[in-house]
Amino acid sequence: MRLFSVPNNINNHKPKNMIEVNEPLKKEEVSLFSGIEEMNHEQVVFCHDKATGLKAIIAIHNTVLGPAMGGTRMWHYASDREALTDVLRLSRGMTLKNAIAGLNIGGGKAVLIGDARKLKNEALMRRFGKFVNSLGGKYWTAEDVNMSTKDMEYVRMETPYVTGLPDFMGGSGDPSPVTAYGVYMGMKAAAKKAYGSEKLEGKKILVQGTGNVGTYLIENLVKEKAQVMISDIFEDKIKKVTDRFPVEVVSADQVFDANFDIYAPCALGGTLNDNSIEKLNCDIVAGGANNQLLDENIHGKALVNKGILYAPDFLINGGGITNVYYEYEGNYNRDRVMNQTERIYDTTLEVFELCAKSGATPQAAAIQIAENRIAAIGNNKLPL
Ligand SMILES: NC(=O)c1ccc[n+]([C@@H]2O[C@H](COP(=O)([O-])OP(=O)(O)OC[C@H]3O[C@@H](n4cnc5c(N)ncnc54)[C@H](O)[C@@H]3O)[C@@H](O)[C@H]2O)c1
Repeated sequence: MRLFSVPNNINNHKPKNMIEVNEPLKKEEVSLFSGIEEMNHEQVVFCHDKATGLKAIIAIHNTVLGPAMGGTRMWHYASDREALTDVLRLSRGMTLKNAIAGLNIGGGKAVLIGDARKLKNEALMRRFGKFVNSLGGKYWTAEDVNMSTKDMEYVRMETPYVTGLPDFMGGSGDPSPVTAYGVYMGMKAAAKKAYGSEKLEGKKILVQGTGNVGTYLIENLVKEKAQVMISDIFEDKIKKVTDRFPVEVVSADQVFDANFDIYAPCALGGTLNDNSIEKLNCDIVAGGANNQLLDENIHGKALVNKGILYAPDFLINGGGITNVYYEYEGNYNRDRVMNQTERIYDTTLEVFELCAKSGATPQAAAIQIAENRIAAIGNNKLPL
């Protein structure tokens, strides 16, 4: 699938007078639906509240397996269009992630537009919670970038359709340690395939993004005596890690000039693109970030051509959604969650096996497994 790309001229459209209302739609207007049609979304909701400054988009991609579930991200997007593209790509990723993880939920995601450090507060999160509530359980939320369990507490004040709540509220807590554990398992599987051993001791591993997932991943890697390199755009985030772990710091704009064995993207998506892949000099890519491949076909193949083994993001970062899924089901059990997350190791090896047999890229092979499950379960529904 070619992923929806953002037109540069989206702001050029000038309002016209009434006589032109019945004219065919202008290119810019048609393109509003192009990503939705291309990725086959069910529903996209734009949310606005002047008092709190809330601007949010909730995207429900697919509910064949169950209600759409996926976290909320807050980011200072360069444009509303960029936010739309992000939420469309992220929600489709959730459909694939939830399907390959064997969960009975569909895919959705929400983005809040704005600088979390300046705009995020109780009123904004509660207003967002009201919008989630208005969907009547078709979309369930949780944490993603720039969200904490405290934020989910605020959302819970307005709606029951939220997970990733703190322990004291009967929730499963922050999902990111479980996400990081799954990424660690996927990375070990990739090491097994690339080096013949799952051991990461002595491997140079660059973790890009030292937020929640990145930091827990670093903890696992340091424990195994890997040589960890880190990068982030915020000094305070870097300091939190250097205060705790023996790591080498690489500046954010030097990541692809550095030398390492394994690249672990744990920030935002799209870091695997024409420019970065040309420079990238490593054996494995395995990280927690969603939508690492800017274009899943072109860049999935480009990695294969460079001899770099890619562990598909939506497969190996499924630990966190598994964690909140059991909270949603109402029978949360940490051991069960960790056991299920550990199985990411086996599934990742299965994906590599499939690639060896079919010649597909890891991304394409993982998508095939996820889509086969959705099709099989979708066809299995009994008529009323
Ligand atoms: N939290 C989860 O359980 C979970 C689950 C699945 C996937 N993910 C994905 O993992 C990634 C990280 O999520 P998180 O919860 O750790 O978010 P977070 O907000 O805690 O951390 C993200 C970090 O990335 C840094 N960053 C942003 N742009 C950067 C850049 N260009 N270079 C270096 N660092 C940069 C930020 O400063 C921040 O420290 C996201 O893509 C998210 O969608 C998270």
